[in-house]
Amino acid sequence: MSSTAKDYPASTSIVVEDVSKTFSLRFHRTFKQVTVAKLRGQRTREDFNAVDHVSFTVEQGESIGLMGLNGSGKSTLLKLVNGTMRPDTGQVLTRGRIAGLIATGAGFHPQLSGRDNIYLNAAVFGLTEQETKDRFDDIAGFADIGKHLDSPVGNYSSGMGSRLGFAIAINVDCDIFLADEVLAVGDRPFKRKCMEKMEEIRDSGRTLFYVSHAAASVRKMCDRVLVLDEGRLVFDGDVDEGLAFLNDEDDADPRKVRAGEEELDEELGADV
Ligand SMILES: Nc1ncnc2c1ncn2[C@@H]1O[C@H](COP(=O)(O)OP(=O)(O)OP(=O)(O)O)[C@@H](O)[C@H]1O
Repeated sequence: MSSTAKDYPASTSIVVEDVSKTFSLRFHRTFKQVTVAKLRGQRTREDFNAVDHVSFTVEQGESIGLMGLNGSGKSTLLKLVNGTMRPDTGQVLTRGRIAGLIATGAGFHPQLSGRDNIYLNAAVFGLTEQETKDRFDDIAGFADIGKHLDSPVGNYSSGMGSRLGFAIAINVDCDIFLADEVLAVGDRPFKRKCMEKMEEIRDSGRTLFYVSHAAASVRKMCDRVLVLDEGRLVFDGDVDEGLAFLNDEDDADPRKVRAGEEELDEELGADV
């Protein structure tokens, strides 16, 4: 029998219980290709576990760095936590309101201006029109996209979309803040601003879930690291041990470098 929130103390923020999510890898694009492949007895798709029997519990106020190679399942896990995706097996329990930036531009209406999207997006997060009005200057100020605020969001660069999305997310009252590679786009001053804001969020006692490939920012921001490898949770614990685990796992794999200190300059500048 699956548990309910009542089975956990009030200090528990997120419970992920034996969660799996399966996707299909399709080998052919057109109906004709699929038909021909089937007639030849070839496989047309392959299922794989993007998240594979993952379990962990997060206490309110913990700041978690979620790490792993490209495609290891981090974004999928975050989507399962914020409820935009449902697990195929297992369950996810969360306490309180969740905000954050998962996919750049997600939830934006491309034909509406940045200004209108602020109201729309904030409403989705549960803010009243008056609350959004009160916070509008903070949101626009943080996004700092100048006159583009009145252009359709569909014409924004990915950096601009991310600035606006992050600016809205940090102005929503939440108990759990999810940030998926917010630092991957955006220029250096904006990244620094985001880091400072996330530190503020962490220090205010909210639960922070931060996806990053950058060891330095995870070390600065987090008190616990989870590492995913092909959908499986292969490490859950201390930050330094988690970073060492990532580097030791396979030094020969060039992609591992992304999880190391080499990312530091690239992502945040040498002095962070
Ligand atoms: N909607 C989907 N349909 C099919 N496959 C998907 C879908 N979403 C993700 N995947 C696949 O699931 C796997 C995990 O993807 P995910 O985006 O969670 O990885 P990630 O660890 O966040 O990667 P990255 O570091 O590159 O952002 C990948 O192989 C990806 O191609």
